[in-house]
Amino acid sequence: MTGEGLDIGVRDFDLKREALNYSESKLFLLVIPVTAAITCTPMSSLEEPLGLDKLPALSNIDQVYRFSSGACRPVPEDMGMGNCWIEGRSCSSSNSCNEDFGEYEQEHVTWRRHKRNLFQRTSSLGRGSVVCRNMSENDTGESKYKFFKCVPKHVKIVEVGPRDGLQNEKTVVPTSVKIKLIRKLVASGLAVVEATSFVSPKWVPQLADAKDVMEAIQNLEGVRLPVLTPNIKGFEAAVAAGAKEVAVFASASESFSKSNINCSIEESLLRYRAVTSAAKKLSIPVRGYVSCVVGCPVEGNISPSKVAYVAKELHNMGCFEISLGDTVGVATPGTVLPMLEAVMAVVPVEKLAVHFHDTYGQSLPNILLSLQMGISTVDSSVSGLGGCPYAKGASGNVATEDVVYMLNGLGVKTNVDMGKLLSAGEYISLFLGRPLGSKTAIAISRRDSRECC
Ligand SMILES: CC(C)(COP(=O)([O-])OP(=O)([O-])OC[C@H]1O[C@@H](n2cnc3c(N)ncnc32)[C@H](O)[C@@H]1OP(=O)([O-])[O-])[C@@H](O)C(=O)NCCC(=O)NCCSC(=O)C[C@@](C)(O)CC(=O)[O-]
Repeated sequence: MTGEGLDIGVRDFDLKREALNYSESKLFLLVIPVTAAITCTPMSSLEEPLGLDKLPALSNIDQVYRFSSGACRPVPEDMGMGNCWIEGRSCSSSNSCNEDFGEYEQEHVTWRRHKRNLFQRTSSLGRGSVVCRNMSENDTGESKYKFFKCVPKHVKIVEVGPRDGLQNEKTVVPTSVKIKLIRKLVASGLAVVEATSFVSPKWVPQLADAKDVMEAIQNLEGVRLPVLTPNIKGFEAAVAAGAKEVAVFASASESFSKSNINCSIEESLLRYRAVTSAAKKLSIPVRGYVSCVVGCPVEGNISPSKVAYVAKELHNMGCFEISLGDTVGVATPGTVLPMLEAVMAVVPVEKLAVHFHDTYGQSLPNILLSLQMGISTVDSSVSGLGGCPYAKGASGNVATEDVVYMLNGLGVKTNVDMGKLLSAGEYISLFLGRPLGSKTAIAISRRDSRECC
């Protein structure tokens, strides 16, 4: 049982009081009846997704797929991933694949020779041949999960809800609510919580209280609280307010760069060189974002080489991590793959993070693919809050609760307490007058209300 489940009375009261203040300031509020459901269940049971240990035996899965007409065909040049598993990358460059995978020897074979054995073949990145893993008939129980062996054992989640989420709200969320949300997220065990942005308040009035937010969370320990800085002015203001880590944000789309930060890609890189060099003098780590890594609301498809170029520039100027943002949420595994390949050719995979918006519901498969390619840092937003005010059509980020649920199911460590995370999501959703924004929270609250009442 987590502490959050026990203090619901106080939590509920605080929330209602804040909601009242909020509505008094002429902002609408719609109370949703989810709290009771979450209160009456021991939180420990919330962290039990169907995990690898509970999957059906390999032989059963194989049988199921024998009836699937679409299962694992050879992949022509232009087909993307189809239904086949992606192999294609040597694990040697991955921070997550440094174990001894001697038994993974692969051999190239023609497709027809093993037509019906799904688990012995993988796509070779759409180049027309198929790469098969050389698995024997007598593989042990452990070996049937070889697909997941390139998935990192530990994934760092960068929670972006307080920044990416709240920057996109139509109304300005009060500073006290932002601070409480950040505290709740930190209490859930998230190691990195992007707190706010030191951008122009004319451009993003929702985060005009960045200084107050930063000052109020100074005492939080054991967590990194980066903030966005679009230029040296923002950087200096962030440092003065106590920020110990910052992020700069460039774009792979010229049009989006112009609409988001009012300058070209090259001009933005020039600004960010000034930020990274000032940060270096103060030993402040700088994260770099690349937006529109697959598509742009104005330009449409973005070529992987453009993304690779911007990522490399950010890396070269000293960004310790590059987060690749699918700003409008149009990516699928088929488009993420070539983009990641291009970027991984110029930036070490351990320096990369992925940042998906969930417009088409593709975030989780995109994340799974990214993990398999060796990426071990994932951005997400509590309750799926988010979107960029300058990216028309973008929806919220992938919900942190859903990412944690998937990672738990894969046996990947996150150190996040699901109960406390759900409580943070419930808190902000209730405040904003929204239904819960993660599938996981909805499923759990429905299940619990069935069990409780
Ligand atoms: C970049 C600027 C500032 C250029 O804005 P500008 O208007 O071109 O700037 P300027 O240099 O001409 O200055 C205009 C005014 O802004 C002030 N100013 C200038 N800089 C700052 C600052 N840092 N903080 C506070 N004030 C600032 C400056 O002092 C001046 O004030 P005035 O003299 O008129 O009173 C503006 O376009 C801006 O703030 N854009 C931010 C847009 C934004 O925050 N977008 C959302 C974040 S990106 C995102 O969400 C994507 C991401 C990261 O999540 C990943 C993904 O999903 O892809």
